[in-house]
Formats: sequence, C-alpha cells, structure tokens
Amino acid sequence: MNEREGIASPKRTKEIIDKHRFSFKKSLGQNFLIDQNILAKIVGAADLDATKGALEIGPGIGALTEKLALNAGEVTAVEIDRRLIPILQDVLGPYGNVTIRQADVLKVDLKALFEESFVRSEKVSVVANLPYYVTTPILMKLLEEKLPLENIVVMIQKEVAERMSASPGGKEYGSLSIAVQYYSEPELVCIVPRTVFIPQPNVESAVIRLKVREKPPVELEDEEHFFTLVQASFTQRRKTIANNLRARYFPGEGRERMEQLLQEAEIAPTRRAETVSIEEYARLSGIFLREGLR
Ligand SMILES: C[S@@+](CC[C@H](N)C(=O)[O-])C[C@H]1O[C@@H](n2cnc3c(N)ncnc32)[C@H](O)[C@@H]1O
Repeated sequence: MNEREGIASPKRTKEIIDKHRFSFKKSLGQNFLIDQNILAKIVGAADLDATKGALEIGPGIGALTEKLALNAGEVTAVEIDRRLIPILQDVLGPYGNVTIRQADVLKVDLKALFEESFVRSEKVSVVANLPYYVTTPILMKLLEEKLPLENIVVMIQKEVAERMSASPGGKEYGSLSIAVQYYSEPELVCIVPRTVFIPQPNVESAVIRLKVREKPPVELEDEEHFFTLVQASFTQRRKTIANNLRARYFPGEGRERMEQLLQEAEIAPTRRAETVSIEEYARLSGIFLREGLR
C-alpha cells in the first residue's frame, strides 16, 4: 500500500472495490471517503492519542479506521454489511489494535461493547462517517445511554449538523438542537463537498464535534417530562408556545391557566417555541410537574 495515500485515495479505493467485487448499497448509506485532508480533519477533531480508544460506526472499507489505528490506542469498528468484513480484515490486517464487529449498531448493547473493547483506554471517542439514513437514531442512542464518552466526531448531512448546533431564535433550532445540546456541546468542524465521496451523496455534508458533557447544563427532575414538553412546544412551528402546549396539556380549555404558567416561567405566551432556551424549558418543566401536568 502507498503509505502516503493510505486506503482513502480514489485509486486505492477502486483497487479494493475491484479486487473484492464490491457493489455499493445505497440503502445502507454507503458513501466512502476518498480524501486524506478530510480524514485528517476528522481525526484531528477527535483529539486522540495512544491512551485513548475510538469506536467507529460503519467503517466501510476502512479508510477512517486506518487513521484511527494510527492515532488511537484501542479501536473497535462496527459494520452492518457482512460483505465488508473480509475486506476490512484484509486491508486492516497490518494493524494489531483494531477489532472489527459485524452488527447493526442500533441493536448493539453499547455498554457491554465498551467494557469489552476499551479495557486500557482512559477516554473513548466515537469517530465516524455516519450512514445518513440513521444519523439521528445513532447519535441519540450514543448520547441517551450516557456512555463514558469524551467526543463524538461525525460526518453527517450538513443540514442536520446545522440543526444540532443551532441557537434559539433561528429556523434551524428545534427539539433536536435541544436534545443534542442537553447532552453535549456541539461545534461545526468543517463543511464537506460531495466530491470527496464514492459514490457522491445527494446532499452536502459537514463534520461536527459533540463534546460530551459530564453534567447537563440544567438540572431536571424528570428528563422524560422535559423532552415531552419540548416536543409538544414545537408541534406546529407557526403557532405560539402557549397554543401548542394548550393543545397538549389542556385540550379544549381556556388560555388563562396556560398563560399564567408560562408567565411564572418568565416566558411570554406570545413567543414561539424556537425562541425558548433550554434553561427556560427546564423551568417550565419544573412548574408543570409541580402542577401535576404530565
Ligand atoms: C457513509 S459510509 C462510511 C464508510 C467509511 N467509514 C468511510 O468513511 O469511507 C457508512 C457505513 O456505515 C455502514 N452502516 C450502515 N448502517 C449501519 C448500521 N446500522 N450499523 C453499522 N454500520 C452501518 C455502511 O455499510 C457503510 O459502510
């Protein structure tokens, strides 16, 4: 192998694909990276060293896995497509610190996987070029399971990255921004053109880093209640928060009580959900719980 090019060059990728007669499956979000600079940016953003572990989701033919093997201590890669396993074993053979697992990451017991895979690592990060059809379920699973993670550095659809990192006040800000920001501090690393993939995806991409929080930014009595209330607030984006919440919590009743509760949380009832901060939603959730509104 040409060490400078690594696996991710158009020529090398084509050689591997031809050798193994591999055909891409669109349904599995298979768009492989063929650009060394983007790979370097992804790995750089994860802040890895030999004392740290890396979990990759969807290694494909191993372009990013190879960089992780060179930059981290223990590396585990979970790939759903059985046809890729012999290819990965072939191309990653020279690296003794990589373990390949064939599985659907959404069905994996991640806590058990972490215990088995990262015995020597002081910290672990997830680093991946994610399959776009399941980006949000994968990220929410990683965050909600409260795994001992340092960073999650992922290539995702640009539009989703913008929603995850949006601040209150804009049209990108919604329940996804709030969920992701409750568990992590997102930062957009770079925008990525379609031309660095084989085959090229239909959408623009971005690399985002989620620095996983040790402690949430707000203290909640009941996380489930908070997220239900946030979802309900965004039911119809054109409506005010008062109208959306009234429809969910007091269907058919007058607006007065709803307005009082919002005012108690220092949220003007005429505001829209997209202007309300995490702190304000947390306050409102506490007030609703006190009133028995579930
Ligand atoms: C966008 S490609 C990235 C491939 C490679 N990491 C790269 O950057 O070139 C996404 C990969 O995720 C795999 N994949 C799709 N769904 C998956 C799932 N539920 N669990 C694990 N891997 C999955 C696909 O087979 C594919 O290899």
